[in-house]
Amino acid sequence: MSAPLVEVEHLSRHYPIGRHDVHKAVDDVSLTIARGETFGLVGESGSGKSTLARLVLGLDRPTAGSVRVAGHDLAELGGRALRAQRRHMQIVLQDPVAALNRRKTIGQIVGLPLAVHERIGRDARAERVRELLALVGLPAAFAVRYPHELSGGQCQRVGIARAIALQPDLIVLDEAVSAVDVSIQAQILNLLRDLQDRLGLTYLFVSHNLAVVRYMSSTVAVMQRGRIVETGTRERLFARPEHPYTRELLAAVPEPTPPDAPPADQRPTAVPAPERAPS
Ligand SMILES: Nc1ncnc2c1ncn2[C@@H]1O[C@H](COP(=O)(O)OP(=O)(O)OP(=O)(O)O)[C@@H](O)[C@H]1O
Repeated sequence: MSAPLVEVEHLSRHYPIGRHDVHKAVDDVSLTIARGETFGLVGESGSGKSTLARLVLGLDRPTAGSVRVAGHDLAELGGRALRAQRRHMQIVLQDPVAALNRRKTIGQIVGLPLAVHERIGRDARAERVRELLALVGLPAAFAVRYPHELSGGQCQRVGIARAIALQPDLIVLDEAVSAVDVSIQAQILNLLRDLQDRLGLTYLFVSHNLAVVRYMSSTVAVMQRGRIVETGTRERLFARPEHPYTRELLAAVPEPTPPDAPPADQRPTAVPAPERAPS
């Protein structure tokens, strides 16, 4: 078995409160994420999911513990090496419209990581942008449009195209479909799974929504007040939750699976090419 892509050991991020107290946003968390898997991180609002995700991406420094990505301890990487490592780790955020610069065209937004990190000419970049838009199911003509001309779901596709532009190893999806219209959430989730199969991506899938975590993840960790209280395979965790908090979360969800989600063993291998621009 190959080495895990992400290894988190005894990771903590404590914030001082006044002079004598601390808020333990992340507290002694350990986990490993295998290459090519989707690791789901679930928990109620404020449980520390986003803080943990930022630590994994090296966007925040831990108070204690370590994060290794592809064998590199992020704390030991200097400025340039950390920036080089970061291109292999991308994030897709919750609000797809706010995440895009409204003054830039879609082509400029998707092409920006290429312009910054890769020395390729303008024509080659435009071609690559067209390929990336096609990969996320958007027509090439969208390259000259602006974010406000697109729907929320289309903007999220643009965010995903930008995230895959540099062929990253790891993508953190932080509530990536939570702000998208419920009717098109499944389309975006299926697109993400299709891209994972095609590009060999590893996902850290952060959500408060148990149904989408169940649909997406091979391994699931449950977070409560900064700690991971239970980790397991998706099948085990949903069939036989061990921790009282996991049981409480499951009991609070009347319908754990989206109605149009196929069973785990019938994962769609590809998202059908849309005949018109998808929403
Ligand atoms: N910079 C900060 N200073 C102080 N406290 C913080 C800071 N960032 C986060 N916190 C606190 O840490 C806790 C965890 O926040 P975090 O955003 O990681 O939770 P979350 O599970 O992602 O929640 P949500 O789903 O609402 O975003 C919260 O109580 C939050 O108020």
